[in-house]
Amino acid sequence: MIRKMGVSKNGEVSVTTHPEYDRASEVKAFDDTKDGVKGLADSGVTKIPRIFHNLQSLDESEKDSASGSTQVSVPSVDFAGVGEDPSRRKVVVEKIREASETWGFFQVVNHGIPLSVLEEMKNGVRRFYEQDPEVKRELYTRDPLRPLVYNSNFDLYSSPSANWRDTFFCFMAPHPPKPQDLPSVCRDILVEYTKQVMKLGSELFELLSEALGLNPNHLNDIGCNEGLVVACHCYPACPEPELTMGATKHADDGFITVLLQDHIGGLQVLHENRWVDVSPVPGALVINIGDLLQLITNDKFKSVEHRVVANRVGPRVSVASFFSTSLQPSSNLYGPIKDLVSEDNPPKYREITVHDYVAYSLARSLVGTSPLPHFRIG
Ligand SMILES: O=C(O)CCC(=O)C(=O)O
Ligand SMILES: [Fe+2]
Repeated sequence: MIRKMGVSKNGEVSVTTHPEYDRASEVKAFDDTKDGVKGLADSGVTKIPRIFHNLQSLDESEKDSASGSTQVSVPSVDFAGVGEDPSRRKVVVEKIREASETWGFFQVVNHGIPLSVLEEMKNGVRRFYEQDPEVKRELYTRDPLRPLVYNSNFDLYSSPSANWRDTFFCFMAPHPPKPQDLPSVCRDILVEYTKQVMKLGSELFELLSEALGLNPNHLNDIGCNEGLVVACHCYPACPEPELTMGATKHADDGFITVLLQDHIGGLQVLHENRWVDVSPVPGALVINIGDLLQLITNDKFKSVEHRVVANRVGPRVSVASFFSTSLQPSSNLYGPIKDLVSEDNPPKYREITVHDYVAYSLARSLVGTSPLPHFRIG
């Protein structure tokens, strides 16, 4: 039996029991369909399979959910004029500093990526998932070394509950894939979007460097903008959204993430122990600080937990661009930046390669808490 204990508002203790089931074989059967969550949703299921039930997230939402009832919202920053007007730039740098220290998240408008590119990128993701199941099955894989990896739940076999989401991802930099390795329905836009996100990334790292009081080129010079993994998510409509999650709470392990989301919503960030909606803003991109940037800033900037709730409406699509060389071989060592530490603020972390950090982070995804403390000194 799997037991879950809950305490109701009037203090009564209740225990819900779930009959034992052979989870491993249900997981395997789902994976073997190679049709993902989208396949389940398209088949018209009215109840979600047990492998998606997430009792922990139910507890969490009872405890923390404040979305809707709270006035606070993720800071928004307007990049208009940031390259030309020094006084505008100062204002923007200050906003980014404040947001990176307190929220770990901010939304950017007037970031320079044309709206048409954002729209076409979302359409390209929709076209990918709308392809015939037979076409997609050919691309479905658990081999992380393929140039294009498409599957449902990268951690399907290790996580306690599956998320209501499918993903395809690709390592776009520093070694771009051959065009023929990208899906034909979104090949051109993936290449164009990557080009634009890489340019925006370099600008963000300049602004973040300035926000840290460093030379504007510092973060780019140490290679923060070198690697890019682009993950394209699909969150199909869910018939029982209260029983599962689109994405369970996590923090991103790279330097920063640039997220493009559609109009549906569902992303939430943990702020002062409450879940706050990251509401879709037309034309905006969501930027968040990852673990590695927290590490090299010696905890000045925060890598903050976030999640995506499941929704009756869908499919929702999003594109997460992670600035990280991820599991690609790397020899650069990253530790707290020398200029940011002092006698009063000694380094809190030891040095590590991106590869080793990401490998450790993936290996412990089961635990569900940040891998950062493992690299702390003392
Ligand atoms: O789809 C989203 O809104 C968020 C995705 C995300 O957090 C991630 O890919 O790490
Ligand atoms: Fe994330």
